Amino acid sequence: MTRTPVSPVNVTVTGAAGQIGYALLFRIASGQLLGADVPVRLRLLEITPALKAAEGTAMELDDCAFPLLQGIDITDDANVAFDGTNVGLLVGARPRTKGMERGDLLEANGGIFKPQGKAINDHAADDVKVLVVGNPANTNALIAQAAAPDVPAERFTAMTRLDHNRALTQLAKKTGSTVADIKKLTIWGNHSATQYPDIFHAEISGKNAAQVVNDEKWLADEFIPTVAKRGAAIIDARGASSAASAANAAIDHVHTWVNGTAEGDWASMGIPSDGSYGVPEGIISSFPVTTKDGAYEIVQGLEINEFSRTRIDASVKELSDERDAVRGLGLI
Ligand SMILES: NC(=O)c1ccc[n+]([C@@H]2O[C@H](COP(=O)([O-])OP(=O)(O)OC[C@H]3O[C@@H](n4cnc5c(N)ncnc54)[C@H](O)[C@@H]3O)[C@@H](O)[C@H]2O)c1
Ligand SMILES: O=C(O)C[C@H](O)C(=O)O
Repeated sequence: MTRTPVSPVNVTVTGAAGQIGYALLFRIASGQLLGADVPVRLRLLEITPALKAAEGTAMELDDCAFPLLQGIDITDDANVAFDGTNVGLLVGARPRTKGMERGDLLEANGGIFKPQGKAINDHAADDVKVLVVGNPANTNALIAQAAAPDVPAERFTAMTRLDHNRALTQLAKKTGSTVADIKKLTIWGNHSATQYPDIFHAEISGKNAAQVVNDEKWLADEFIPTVAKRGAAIIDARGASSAASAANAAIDHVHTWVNGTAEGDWASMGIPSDGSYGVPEGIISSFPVTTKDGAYEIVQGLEINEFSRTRIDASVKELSDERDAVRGLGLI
């Protein structure tokens, strides 16, 4: 039997020569992002001085002889990188350096994400899906989305899946369960130290996780800070920010978005708020979502207790402040 050739999916990765890029590209090319039967074409976007390093990574990708990899383009031009893109992974960002104020950081990233949003608007495929990984991820996603008025806003998402995965493991360790036993955990808010990992609706082997834990002090003083400050703890231990786990979370995020959540479970994604759960419309905040046929929906009807409300509101306030700051800078 002859199989009908499937046309390749164009996947653009920005910051391709960076740490996360190195941990991500091989997994995309091997089929872990979209599926073992989906051919991909990679577009690597880098700044001019890093093009040579990106070429080195591309040589290694060639040397893996991945059957699904149908081509690699390397460029420093966002208009070329996003031409016909179906999936955009926006990883490259301006890191915060010594003496830099938050406003400076937002402005520097605006200089990256605004033109990339415009390039997506002008050149990407109609079905484009965008995941922003580069920090501050939620507000960078907002900047890119605002620069792409012709693309449906919901196609711009920010990564909180790493936080979700971190929370799964911390909860599994505390309760002597495995991550596979845990369902319906939620990260709310910003990918920052204000994020709120919520176990009140989570289930461990079908039992309510908060009841299994039954220890609000652990929740407030250990679980939440451990998850929320894990990024800083990794930087402290490794001398560099998380890379393999971040790449893994990016793979999980897009795989879930494209292929659907399992029955009886949900995932956490940073998405433009529709006003659900009192989160102001338009900011890109993390919610519990189910996905099906390439689209996501916010899980509705969850009862939010006082403990959760205070924490969700604090993280959402930070996001509203970031939105106001980038608005003030004329970035959205
Ligand atoms: N959302 C999350 O959960 C999460 C987790 C870990 C890291 N991050 C963030 O991901 C980002 C990347 O991390 P990394 O460890 O790969 O950093 P890195 O410094 O190793 O790599 C970043 C790459 O981006 C490139 N770059 C910079 N500006 C660019 C532009 N305008 N266009 C294209 N490429 C550009 C740089 O040349 C560099 O190669 C950082 O902002 C980091 O804070 C987010
Ligand atoms: O790069 C960082 O600042 C940390 C990163 O966002 C992480 O959560 O590991």
